[in-house]
Amino acid sequence: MIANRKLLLLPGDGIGPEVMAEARRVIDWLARSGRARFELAEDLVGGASIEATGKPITEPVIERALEADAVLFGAVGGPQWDSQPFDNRPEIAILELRKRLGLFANLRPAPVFDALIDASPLKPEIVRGLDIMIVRESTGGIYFGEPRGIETLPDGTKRGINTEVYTTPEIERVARVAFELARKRQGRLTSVEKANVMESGLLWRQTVTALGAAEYPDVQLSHMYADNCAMQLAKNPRQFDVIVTGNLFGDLLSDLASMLTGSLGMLPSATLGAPDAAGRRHALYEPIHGSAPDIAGKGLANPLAQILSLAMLLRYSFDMQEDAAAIEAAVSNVLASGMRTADIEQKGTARIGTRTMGDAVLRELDKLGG
Ligand SMILES: NC(=O)C1=CN([C@@H]2O[C@H](COP(=O)(O)OP(=O)(O)OC[C@H]3O[C@@H](n4cnc5c(N)ncnc54)[C@H](O)[C@@H]3O)[C@@H](O)[C@H]2O)C=CC1
Ligand SMILES: CC(C)CC(=O)C(=O)O
Ligand SMILES: [Mg+2]
Repeated sequence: MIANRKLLLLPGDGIGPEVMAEARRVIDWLARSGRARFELAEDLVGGASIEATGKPITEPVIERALEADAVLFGAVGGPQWDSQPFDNRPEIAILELRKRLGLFANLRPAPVFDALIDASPLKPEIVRGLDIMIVRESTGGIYFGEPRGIETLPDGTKRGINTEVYTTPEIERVARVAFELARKRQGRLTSVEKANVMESGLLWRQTVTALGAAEYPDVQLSHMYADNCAMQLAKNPRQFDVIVTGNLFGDLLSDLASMLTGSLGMLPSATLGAPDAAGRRHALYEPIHGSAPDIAGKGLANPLAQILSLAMLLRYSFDMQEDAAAIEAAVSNVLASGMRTADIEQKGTARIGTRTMGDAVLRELDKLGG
């Protein structure tokens, strides 16, 4: 049994604490059933941290994240903080964590659960068995590039500036993660950018092509412009196995891919750094959705993306494959039994809230061997 590993929980804002509470119950189940006993700590990030400290994330919290064996993150942001100075918005917390922990590879799997085939807007024969993995670069690109800012020109006109920058090492390291994943899956990798109109995209394409030829000739590599990829995901998602792309396009394409699975409330993610000499690497796990202010405080949020993020944490940070599989199986069984939060509801199925969905997952886990 895994013991004494440090796990930092950062629930954040809006539905973040609501869905984290359900993941926390699964963590308690892991301890109760003798599978893993974590040294747990919880801290404030995002708007919650702004209220308490004036900052979206403080240095001690970053230190704790650096010391942790893994971080489970909820979501940050909300309209009450939209008028914050830009560099003090809640969203800075997640960008800062990714940057400071060196979490450059954001793995966003989009598997379709059989029971949710009807929740997808696409035809059943298109989504059945679908399992796409999007690898999104997450410490570079336009979210981090310089120069940035809003400046006022001499004539009073204002100019908003963001810059997309990628270097070859940044592209190579994330592409390597994607090639390795493709090798273990169906052996196909689609690299996505806008090489037709962006130099950073052209360099991305050249770098991925060279890496593929030199080190991964066994992986079938193709390239696609990001606008076409959005369309192809909606039209014919079965053509994709692993997609590797930059920060902005990965953000957009993964929200789009979530709808193939039925809901944004279903998709987990793992954001990984490079292993050090001892094989230890920083890692953060979070649902791909945000703080959902429109449903926050109502007990309606789907907690499954957060619970599946915990499963990814067990899989990638602690090599607890069986326990991760048990959580995924519990989720699958709950969905098969017809339990539905509002976001994945289909006609004639029961609509339940966050806590009831958490209860159902725990019941299934107990059945699977608590
Ligand atoms: N990693 C993070 O912390 C992220 C934070 N955000 C922030 O979250 C705030 C809200 O952003 P939005 O654009 O509204 O995106 P969002 O992802 O929070 O919500 C988009 C839509 O999906 C629904 N939704 C999201 N998660 C759900 C769940 N678990 N169950 C059921 N329905 C769910 C929401 O109700 C909403 O209608 C903003 O401040 C934004 O910056 C957005 C994305 C990621
Ligand atoms: C900084 C986040 C709010 C960006 C985002 O939407 C994401 O990482 O999915
Ligand atoms: Mg996003």
